Amino acid sequence: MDNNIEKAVRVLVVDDEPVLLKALEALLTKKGHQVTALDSPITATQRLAAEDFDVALLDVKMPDLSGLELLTAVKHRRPEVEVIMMTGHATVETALAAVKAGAYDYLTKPFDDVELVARAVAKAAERKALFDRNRALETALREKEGAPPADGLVGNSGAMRDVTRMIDAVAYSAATVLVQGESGTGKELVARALHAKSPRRSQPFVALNCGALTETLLESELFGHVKGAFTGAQRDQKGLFDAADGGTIFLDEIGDIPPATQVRLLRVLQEGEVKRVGSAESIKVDVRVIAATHRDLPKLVKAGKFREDLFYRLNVIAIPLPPLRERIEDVPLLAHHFLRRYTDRLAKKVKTLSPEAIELLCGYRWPGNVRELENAIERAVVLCRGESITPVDLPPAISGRTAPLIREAPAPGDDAGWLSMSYAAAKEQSLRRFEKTYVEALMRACDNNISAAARKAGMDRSNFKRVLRKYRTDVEGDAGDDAPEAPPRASA
Ligand SMILES: Nc1ncnc2c1ncn2[C@@H]1O[C@H](COP(=O)(O)OP(=O)(O)OP(=O)(O)O)[C@@H](O)[C@H]1O
Repeated sequence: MDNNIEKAVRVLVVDDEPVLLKALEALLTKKGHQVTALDSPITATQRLAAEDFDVALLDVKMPDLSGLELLTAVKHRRPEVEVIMMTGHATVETALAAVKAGAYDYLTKPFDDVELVARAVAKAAERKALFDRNRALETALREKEGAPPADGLVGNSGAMRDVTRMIDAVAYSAATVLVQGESGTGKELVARALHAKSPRRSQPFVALNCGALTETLLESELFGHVKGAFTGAQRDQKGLFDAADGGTIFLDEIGDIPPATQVRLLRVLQEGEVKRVGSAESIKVDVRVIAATHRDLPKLVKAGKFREDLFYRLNVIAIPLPPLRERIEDVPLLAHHFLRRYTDRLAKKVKTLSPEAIELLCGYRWPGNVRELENAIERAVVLCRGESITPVDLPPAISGRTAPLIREAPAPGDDAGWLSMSYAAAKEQSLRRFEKTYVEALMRACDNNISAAARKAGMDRSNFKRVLRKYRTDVEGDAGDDAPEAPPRASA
């Protein structure tokens, strides 16, 4: 970060009075700020989706969307933006409502002295700069220490950076979040990160796998029950919504909840109240709901298996988590992260992963996603006898001893096939296809004589063998003649 370069403060001004809007734009531009002046709150929400701002100056009374509604939208999308409300009808109620909804300050119109506005913007900008500086320092410190990010989410792919950005942007709001991704992609980790970065972090985080329980048990777990509500209910019991009061509840496998429970959950989301099973009494709760599923909820809605109204209530903010095969560039980072975790935990002296092992990990399809990678590294750390994890320490499915590696690269004209992959995955697969075709052709031309093929390729014999081993299982691991590979070491 270069502290000598002062960035212009990005100010968003929204007011439907054209004269005042122009005047504020001129004043703030003169102060050196980068000003976006808009007369429509709807346009403002669209701009907020695409652009970063430091300070927003919003009129309270506007057509289409009130300033307070716009304030909520700003905080929802970009909680770090400092908001100043401008009100022509300064009542304590409006001011209080604005501050409660997250405004930093409010000003009363008409302004006797416009410099007052400039000073308020400068103060808000200072606060925002402090926030930015703290965040940058935290990140720099973590990077220097080589530690994973505070939220525990490892990954530097574009997809994971989008996820982290999204978490940062929405953690502060209490809006419901739906995390969608295959099993093992890290949905629970995202939910925990959202909680850890939210103002609720000191309150409980409660998780429940909704797919694992029968309807009666699920309802009783979620909402609690009173004595006699069903057979076996021998006393009153609080539910998880009660237990999570003030905090966050994480509902995993939300697509699996039965229709009756969907109705009850919808009521909790709409009214912020729970009724224990068997009781007519409503209990107020303040709980942020994060739901997750590996299923296609819109499809379930279409099939009439999931309530549309509940889907919209849950899907206020959607965080899609791509499968690991679509962010292969995260594999080495994750592998090293788990290597550190398990060498510490298992007190082993394994220091690193060999380039061959990394290559195999990057070529695998990871149907079980990050969880499968974590298990593979744990197993490899247990099996490893030296300081470096090599292909023999990896499960056969990954080392290629029993199963094919990642799917073939799509054919040249297969646009849909190419576009289903990230740039890194597409590049990786094209390279593999090229390597495979090349070494196979070379081996055919050289009657399977590795030394001759290596010479023809202009490669060192052991390097050539390293490449060849990726595509042939009959090539031995060490220097020697061209005899077939010795049987693999026994694996756990
Ligand atoms: N980006 C990541 N960085 C570090 N660890 C990760 C990451 N993603 C997942 N993990 C780890 O992988 C394992 C599986 O993650 P998690 O339980 O969050 O997945 P999930 O999507 O909720 O799975 P399921 O749908 O099967 O419940 C956990 O041990 C988690 O810590």
